[in-house]
Amino acid sequence: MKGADVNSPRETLAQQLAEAVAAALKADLEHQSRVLLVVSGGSTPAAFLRALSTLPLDWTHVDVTLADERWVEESDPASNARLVRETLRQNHAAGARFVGLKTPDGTPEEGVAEAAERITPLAWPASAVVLGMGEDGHTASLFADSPELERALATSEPLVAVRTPGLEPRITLSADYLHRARRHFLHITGEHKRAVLAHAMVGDDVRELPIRTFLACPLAVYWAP
Ligand SMILES: O=C(O)[C@H](O)[C@@H](O)[C@H](O)[C@H](O)COP(=O)(O)O
Repeated sequence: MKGADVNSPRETLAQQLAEAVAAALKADLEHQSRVLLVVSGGSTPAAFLRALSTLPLDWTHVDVTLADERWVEESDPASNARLVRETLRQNHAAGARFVGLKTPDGTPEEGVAEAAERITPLAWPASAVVLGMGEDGHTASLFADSPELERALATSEPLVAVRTPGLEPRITLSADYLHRARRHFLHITGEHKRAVLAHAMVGDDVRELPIRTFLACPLAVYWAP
C-alpha cells in the first residue's frame, strides 16, 4: 500500500478521531464565538488528545471540559484533569480554556453545585462529546452498579456525584448533559470492548449497560483492534 501507515492501528485511529473532532470544532467556530468540547478520561484517550493538540484551529475560542472526573487532586495520576493538562493542553491547543470538574471540596457531593456553576455557562450543545467505555459497558461515570445511576440517567441537572463500589468517588455529567452535543464519538479499542459494544447493540436495558443510552443517538464509533 503506497505510503503505508507506519503507525499502529490504535495510533492511526487516534489521529483519525483527532482530525474528525478538529473538523467539528472548526465547523462550529464558523458560526459561534465559542465552542465546547467534552472529553473522557482513562487510558484510551491519551494518544487522541495528544494528536488533537497538534491540529491548528482557533483554540482560544474553545472550552474543554470532562465527561467525568475522579475526586482526586490534579497531582494524582488518576486525575482526568491531569490527563488533559499533560496531553491536550500543549502545542496548538495550549490556548484552549479547560474547565475542570474537581473543586476544593472534600467530596463530590459537596462540590457538585460549584462544578455545575462552572459548566452550565459553557457553549452547550457541545460541538463534540468523546466518550470512552469500560469493559463493563459504563461510559463517563455512568456505572451499572452505582446507586446514583438511575438519577444520573433521569436528571436534567448537569452533574451527579457518584459512588461506585471499588472506585474512588467521582462526579459525572448526567446523561442529559452528555446528550447536549451536536456530535457523539465513542473511542474504544480491543476485542473485548468490541464484543461489549456488540452485546450492547442487541439489547436495550440501559441499566445493564449504560453505554446503551448513547445508541439512541447518532454515534461515530472509533474502534481499532
Ligand atoms: O474517567 C474515566 O475513566 C472515563 O471517563 C471512563 O468512562 C473511561 O472512558 C472508561 O472507564 C474507559 O477507560 P479506559 O480508556 O481506561 O479503558
